[in-house]
Amino acid sequence: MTGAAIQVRDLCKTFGGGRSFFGKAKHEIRAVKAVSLDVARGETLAVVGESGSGKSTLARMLVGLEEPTSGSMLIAGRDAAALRRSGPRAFGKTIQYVFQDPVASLNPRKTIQEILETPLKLLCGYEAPRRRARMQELLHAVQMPEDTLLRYPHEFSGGQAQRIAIARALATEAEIIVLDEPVSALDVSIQAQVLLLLRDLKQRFGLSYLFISHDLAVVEAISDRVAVMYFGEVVETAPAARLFTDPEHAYTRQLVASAPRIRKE
Ligand SMILES: Nc1ncnc2c1ncn2[C@@H]1O[C@H](COP(=O)(O)OP(=O)(O)OP(=O)(O)O)[C@@H](O)[C@H]1O
Repeated sequence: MTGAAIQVRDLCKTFGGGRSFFGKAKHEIRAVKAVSLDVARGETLAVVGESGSGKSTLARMLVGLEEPTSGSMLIAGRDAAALRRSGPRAFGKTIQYVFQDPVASLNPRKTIQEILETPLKLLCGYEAPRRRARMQELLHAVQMPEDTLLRYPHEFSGGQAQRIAIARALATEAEIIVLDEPVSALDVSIQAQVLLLLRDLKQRFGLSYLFISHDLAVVEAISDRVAVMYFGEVVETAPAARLFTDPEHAYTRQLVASAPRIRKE
């Protein structure tokens, strides 16, 4: 992969607008307003901001779950829409995602083996012996025992389920991972373990992360750079160390000042 992992330019997403069947104007929500940002290869860019600032909409556009209203997105140097059109394999082997609620993101009727096998079969085209070997590698990477494969999602704690969701995201060897609040549903001690795991995986597999969070303590622990979103706009982007000690934008200052666990010297 050459160039940036993710390059977003003037990205906009508007929900609603237009007129209803009866001619009434529909309320328009500009969820993402001309956002531009880059995630360098091997970098963790955190996107922070309060609820409703447009973080998830940005993440959902990147992974193809939401269509942008305008603007451009390059993923591994390729236009995101063109990459999606070239088929689920090309897209799924380039970018993957991990969402907030690990248990809800794993199909309750499927065993972990079935869950992990799906991308290996459909996106990688692996035959059974190779799938089995790869599933073992994946479980090992996320520090889960082998008997995990025979069990169902509800049998795991939130932290364990998130490890499994991370293993699924790694299955296709995509090097770009979008993580939308991946630890917010977990207890603080479990959060720390999952953040350590994510850092370890990034090093081992040369991953790039776009990491969405509203929690500055989490962001400080994981990110190289931070983009701050406020009402759909990126108001400040800075290296993590600088953002926490010397925030520039008034909103960032307010955010840092209101985060109890952050160094503010
Ligand atoms: N499918 C949708 N239809 C209409 N409005 C939407 C839709 N998705 C998001 N929005 C609106 O877009 C705005 C941004 O929402 P978004 O979920 O991206 O913010 P967020 O920063 O991720 O917040 P949260 O952390 O609460 O998820 C909000 O006003 C939200 O209500």
